[in-house]
Amino acid sequence: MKSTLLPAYAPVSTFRSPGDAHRTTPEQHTLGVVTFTDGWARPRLRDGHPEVGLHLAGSSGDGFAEVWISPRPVTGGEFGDITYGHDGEYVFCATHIPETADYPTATETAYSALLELLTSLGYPQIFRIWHYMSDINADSPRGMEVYREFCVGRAKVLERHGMSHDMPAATVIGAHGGGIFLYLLACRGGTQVNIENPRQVPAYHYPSKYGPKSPNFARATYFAPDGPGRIFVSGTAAILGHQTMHHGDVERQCRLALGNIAQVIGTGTLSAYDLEPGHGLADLDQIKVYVRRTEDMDRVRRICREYFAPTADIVFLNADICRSDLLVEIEGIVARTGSS
Ligand SMILES: O=C(O)c1cccc(O)c1
Ligand SMILES: CC(=O)C(=O)O
Repeated sequence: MKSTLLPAYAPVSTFRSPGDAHRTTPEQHTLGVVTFTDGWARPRLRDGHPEVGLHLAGSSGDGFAEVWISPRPVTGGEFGDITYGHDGEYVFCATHIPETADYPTATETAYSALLELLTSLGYPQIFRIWHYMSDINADSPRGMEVYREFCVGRAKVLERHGMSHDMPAATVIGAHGGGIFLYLLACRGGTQVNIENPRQVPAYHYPSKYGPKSPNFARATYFAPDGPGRIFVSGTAAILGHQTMHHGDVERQCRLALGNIAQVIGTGTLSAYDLEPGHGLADLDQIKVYVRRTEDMDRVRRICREYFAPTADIVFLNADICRSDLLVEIEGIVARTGSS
């Protein structure tokens, strides 16, 4: 169903008010919608495209929707617990793992189904993935943190597929209820470079003190269809090497997280991947800033305003972070101009 009339395009998202999430025009179709409000809703098809609801907002007034748009008509579908929308070039998939006492097995099942679906639909290349989970820092009945149990299930599937070191930019962050929600973007093909931060140990080489199975994600993913590319920056925190820095100090953690992003998208790192020119924090858009303690929110907002463009889409969300000593985590997207 690939259209020959439209040139290759890079996937685009916007942040809107939830009430405005489903607005379309003849030129603008919806690939997928993620709402961040005061309740959760399992993925479903709505007006022919997937929608999933995450409980991340504190009150009904301050939610938003992340809307992935396409210039092409979108076909929606369902495969087991997965709801998806695809347009011939990209697919958006969302799935849900209800609260369970066995996250390793449930994660393994969900990841396996996703990989199976992507292969059968013909979009094998994942370039960005997000996970939101309730009780991320709580202990399971086996006495292991929920995040670590999730990592065990994910690692098993990826090992089986030989993909342990090939995963793209990711986010794993807390949600206020509902179990685990996972959504991703994948494509048929295109130039993809997974980028590491020279100041951080690759997550898949983290020592076992952080959990029996290392996380599988890249610090950022450069993705380009046929024209201008995007750099998807993972959820980034105050980690140097593999260690959490500045315990208890939200201001220094925030500045270090920002410094880590600046490092990943800057010329020094990108040139090592032949991806000049580099970028600065003012080039970041569709920014999500996750803050563990509500009392730190204003402080984090003030710091972020020093660095981000005033025109950028940016939201601040109260959420737990995958290590209990991390107070802030930040993700975003750089839209490159020109031919790369
Ligand atoms: O385990 C992950 O994939 C992950 C990725 C980014 C941030 C984070 O807290 C966790
Ligand atoms: C954020 C985080 O947990 C990591 O970079 O490993």
